[in-house]
Amino acid sequence: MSSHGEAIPMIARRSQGLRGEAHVPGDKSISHRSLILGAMAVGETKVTGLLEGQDVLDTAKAMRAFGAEVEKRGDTWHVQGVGVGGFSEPGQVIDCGNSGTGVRLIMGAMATTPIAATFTGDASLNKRPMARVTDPLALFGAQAHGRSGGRLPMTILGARDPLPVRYATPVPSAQVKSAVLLAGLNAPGQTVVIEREATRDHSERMLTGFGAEVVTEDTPEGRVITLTGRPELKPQVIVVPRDPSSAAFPVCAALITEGSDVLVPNIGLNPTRAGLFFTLQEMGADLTFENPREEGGEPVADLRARFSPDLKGIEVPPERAASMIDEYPVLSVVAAFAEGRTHMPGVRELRVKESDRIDAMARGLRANGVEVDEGEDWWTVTGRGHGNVPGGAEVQSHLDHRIAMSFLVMGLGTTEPVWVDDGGPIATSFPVFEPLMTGLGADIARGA
Ligand SMILES: O=C(O)C1=C[C@@H](OP(=O)(O)O)[C@@H](O)[C@H](O)C1
Ligand SMILES: C=C(OP(=O)(O)O)C(=O)O
Repeated sequence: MSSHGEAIPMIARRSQGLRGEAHVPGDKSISHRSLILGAMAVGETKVTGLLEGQDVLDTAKAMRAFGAEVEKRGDTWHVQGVGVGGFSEPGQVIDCGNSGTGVRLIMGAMATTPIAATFTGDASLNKRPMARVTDPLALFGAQAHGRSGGRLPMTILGARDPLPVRYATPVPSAQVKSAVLLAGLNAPGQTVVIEREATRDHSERMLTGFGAEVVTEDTPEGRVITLTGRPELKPQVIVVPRDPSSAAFPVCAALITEGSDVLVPNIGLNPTRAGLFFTLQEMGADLTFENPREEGGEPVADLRARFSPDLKGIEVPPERAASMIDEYPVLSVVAAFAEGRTHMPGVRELRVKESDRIDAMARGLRANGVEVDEGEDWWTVTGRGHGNVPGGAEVQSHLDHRIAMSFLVMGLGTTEPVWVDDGGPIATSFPVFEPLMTGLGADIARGA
């Protein structure tokens, strides 16, 4: 079942010659942050290119519940912010749907204001760990009361007299880092986050853009980020770049589909997000970055991906994991079409996403004739080479958009079709996936 209705069974059949331009939607991480920081600024922030996926729409709804005005007029989203510390207590439960980013960042943003808020989500989100966020929020003085194991539904009581915090994140997570920085906004003095491995840095960049003082230093203990609390955030005009994590699907589809040549324009290539594309190039993908430039403080280029019949399995460096964490499911599909083994170590975090992504992909790949070995924090896909991947099985998407889209990409290159039990979750991050892919020539359809 989808989070918001009946299951949508889908099928992908072997396709040839994907061609054209793929205009993927706005970046999900930057979209959430535009709404949250806009709600914490004084005055009106204007956002174009916002991702209108369900995850982000749920964050927009949550910001309204905390007192900000959020509305779309024409192509522009207008956010009338209430200032740092200005959130009011919501009169309803905050339902973040399927979104880990939404719930964790909003918990951080409200945790240093003396209000209470109760958070919930769908069956996937309510299984995901929240202690990773509520532990550091407790150091500010916030209290969390949730289900056992630190699960949603959960009520957060914001700190009345917040203290600034110095916190080393125990897991590589931009959501944890961002929750601490957002909480630090309404604490006096300096809040410091230390991360051993650098994760996506959109919060740091955007906080600076909104006028907060954020200093990042790379030290032997890791990346140290220092935020000075109690700034007045200035409203911004934001043009959201297109999402590299969504671009991954048409790019990977082109690589494994004979005769393809696809251009994916205007993709954000922040180095903390672009790991997949370098990995694909190392595998021998015909993938080029055209017209590289900078837009809104983020590096951007047009990606051109062409059918690549001679892909090779590789060792993916574990230190690259954070910069491509959401792309491992679709990378494992490309690995199935490569010659040799692709080993992916250092990816324990994949087990606590919308689904256990190693388990979900391993089951579906095996059912479709591909050998997969796995341990707690690694997995290996033994590629069969182009033209030799059987397919022919139905897979479960487990309320996980990236699992659904990855297997629909797989079916474009397999001998037999691949069926997905529920494509409904795709709408959380990539609502136009189906028309965009069919517009390129992919044989993807609804129905069992
Ligand atoms: O901060 C963000 O916007 C995100 C961080 C990542 O999660 P983690 O912080 O849990 O790694 C990523 O998987 C998610 O899609 C978006
Ligand atoms: C992990 C993801 O999202 P979130 O954590 O926001 O649910 C994702 O989009 O792949």
